[in-house]
Amino acid sequence: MKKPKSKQLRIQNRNSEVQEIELLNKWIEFGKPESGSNPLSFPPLPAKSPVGRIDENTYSQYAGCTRFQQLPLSKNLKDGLRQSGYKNMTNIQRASLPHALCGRDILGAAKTGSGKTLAFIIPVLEKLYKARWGLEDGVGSIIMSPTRELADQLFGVLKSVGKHHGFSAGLLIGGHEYDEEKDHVNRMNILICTPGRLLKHMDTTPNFDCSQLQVLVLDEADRILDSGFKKEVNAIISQLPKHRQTLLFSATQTKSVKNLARLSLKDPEYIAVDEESIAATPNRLQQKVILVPLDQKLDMLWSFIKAHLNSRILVFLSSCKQVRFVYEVFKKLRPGIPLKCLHGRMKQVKRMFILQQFVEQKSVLFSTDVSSRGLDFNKGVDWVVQVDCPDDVASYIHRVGRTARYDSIGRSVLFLLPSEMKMLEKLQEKKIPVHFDKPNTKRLQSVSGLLAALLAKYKDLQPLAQRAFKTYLKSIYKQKDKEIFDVAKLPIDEFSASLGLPMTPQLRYLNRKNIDKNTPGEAVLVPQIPANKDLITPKPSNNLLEESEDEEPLDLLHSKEITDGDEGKSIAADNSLLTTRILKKKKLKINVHRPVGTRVVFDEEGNTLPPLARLADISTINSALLDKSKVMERFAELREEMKICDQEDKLLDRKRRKEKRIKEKEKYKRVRNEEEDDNEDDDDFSGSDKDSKKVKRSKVYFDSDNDSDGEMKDKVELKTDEISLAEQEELALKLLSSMHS
Ligand SMILES: Nc1ncnc2c1ncn2[C@@H]1O[C@H](COP(=O)(O)OP(=O)(O)OP(=O)(O)O)[C@@H](O)[C@H]1O
Repeated sequence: MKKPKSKQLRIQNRNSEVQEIELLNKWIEFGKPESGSNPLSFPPLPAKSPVGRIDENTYSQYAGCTRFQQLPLSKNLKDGLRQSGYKNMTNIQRASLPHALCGRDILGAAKTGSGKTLAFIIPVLEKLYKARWGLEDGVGSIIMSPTRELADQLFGVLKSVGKHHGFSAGLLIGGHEYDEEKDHVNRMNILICTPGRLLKHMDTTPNFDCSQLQVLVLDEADRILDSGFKKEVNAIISQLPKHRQTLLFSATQTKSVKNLARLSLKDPEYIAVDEESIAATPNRLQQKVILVPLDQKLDMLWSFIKAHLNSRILVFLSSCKQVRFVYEVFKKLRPGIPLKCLHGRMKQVKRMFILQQFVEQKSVLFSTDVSSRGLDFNKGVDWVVQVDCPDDVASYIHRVGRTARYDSIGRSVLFLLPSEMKMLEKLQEKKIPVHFDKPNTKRLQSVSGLLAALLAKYKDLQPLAQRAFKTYLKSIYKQKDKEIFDVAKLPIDEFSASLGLPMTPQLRYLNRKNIDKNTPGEAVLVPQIPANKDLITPKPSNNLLEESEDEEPLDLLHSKEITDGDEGKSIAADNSLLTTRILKKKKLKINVHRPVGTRVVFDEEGNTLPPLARLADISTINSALLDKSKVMERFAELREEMKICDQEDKLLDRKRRKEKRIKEKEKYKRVRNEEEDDNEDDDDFSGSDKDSKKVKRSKVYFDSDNDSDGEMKDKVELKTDEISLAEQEELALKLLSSMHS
């Protein structure tokens, strides 16, 4: 807002603000929707009907309206919304704004990408505007987000739609200069923050005061209220005034949100616009689930990326270490599309930079759940690929929600291990329309051999692989939902080999004998896939990814779909096809480290070699091939060899042609001699004709080295004419001299 130039102008401005606020308050009071009502069910306001005050005591209805301009909002905000390109409201905005503008607490749930951000930013701005909040009033609103990136995004939206208001706003997130924030934080009206950083200011910044807080917002409320932030959030809430408006939003509401509502919300409006909806995820989102054995996950991911080089792909993995490892090795293998990675251990500036790059450029972003919530990549994500199974259904919904936002389309694919098939049932129970698919294995490229070669060549990759291996198994081991996550069912040696590790790292917490003892009568599923499987060739078809004739060969994921009706049956059938077997305790005791179905290799002295020793040998060979300078050297050598061969070939060719020419000359000579012999025998032949014939023959003779028959012929004929002319001239001279004498 521009600074008033004079005292008079300031007074004018203040008066018009006061009048506007008075009008807004009366308008809001007049059209207040019933508590508990759903404004979406109200008849929409006709497009051309008057907006605002109609006569002395009558105002237009706003509950049920469909456009922002029909809401009782300040002119500054309406301008901000219009200039930011927002005209029509989304369902969550239509349903929640009429209640929120009346000052009610809201517990809102709507699908991902449905516009929840404006549903809380608008009431925040309007509440402070109507309270005539100024710089000297301090913190009027706190908006909390579980991640720094989301906080930064919310800050962007606030700046955009609130640019005509005169509020000061601050972004308090980890990774920013704390001391700088400390100096300004007391002068901020609206704070957008992560819980940890806010608490730090509450605890350590002198005079930091939130006692006048008007509105508290928790975006991704279920996440902020779950155990991860419990301590911080409890401490923060205990320092906030009870008399305030509270807005909680998320795509997934959990009981913990409702608990908080019981504790500190005042008659909250429960707004769940998609409760009646058939699906809990956006309608324009195509979702697939494919069954991928643990040791084929990276093969599948690599093949997927290679098949979608012109897409923006967001790949979710379970830990920072997984992300780092996959990013580093795939980068070395150069898939032909830019790769990026994002995880919580990175510096904040870099995190922001990477997100910005991902928005600008079609690329693959390997990420942990740090980017699973709230982020809105404005150019759209084409694919969300969940390589590691999400913790629960809510986490699945948020991850896939990074695509198909607002009115755009999107696609997602979830890799499930045979032991994680329960997740599919849970998704279906929660009204998530997933299609269980068989991937097209025609284009499945195995990369584990290449990874082994890379690990042998780049020594720093090996610890990365080991850490990725350990953290993945640990994450499975620590998961609460044991119906889905069971580390005992994982083919650990094959998994280790698939990461390119020559030996399976030891895990203290994972005593495989105990696993076997603790699960009497239960099957320990170990796919019969040799640890030292072929380096590049796809897996033999005796696995569960067997493909059918009518599969689309081009797209790895466009294989035959299984319809809803026969889904259950087909999954069961696939499970029965699973190349697994029950390991007997006895066998495990003999050699727990050797997967069934692998070859035992002996050295020259007859000692058994570890199962992956052969792979290590192959990797050394491959590592040489992968050395760029060696490859270039070899190319130069080959080029030299080819040059020499080429010269030899040319010489040989020249020699052959010379021999051929000589042979031809001899042949013509022979023919001419024969003809001359014939002519001498012929008595009827005239002298001139004889000469001419001789010349013509000579022409033929020389022609073997000459290109033009005609040329030579002309020359010869000219010679004949010259002789007769000389004779004639001689005769003429003789005649003249005789006349003179
Ligand atoms: N009324 C609107 N008109 C046009 N676009 C809108 C409107 N409301 C929101 N959007 C756009 O929709 C996209 C998603 O909005 P937003 O990020 O608020 O969704 P969300 O519901 O908070 O998603 P999530 O649950 O993932 O956090 C954004 O790009 C936003 O600009």
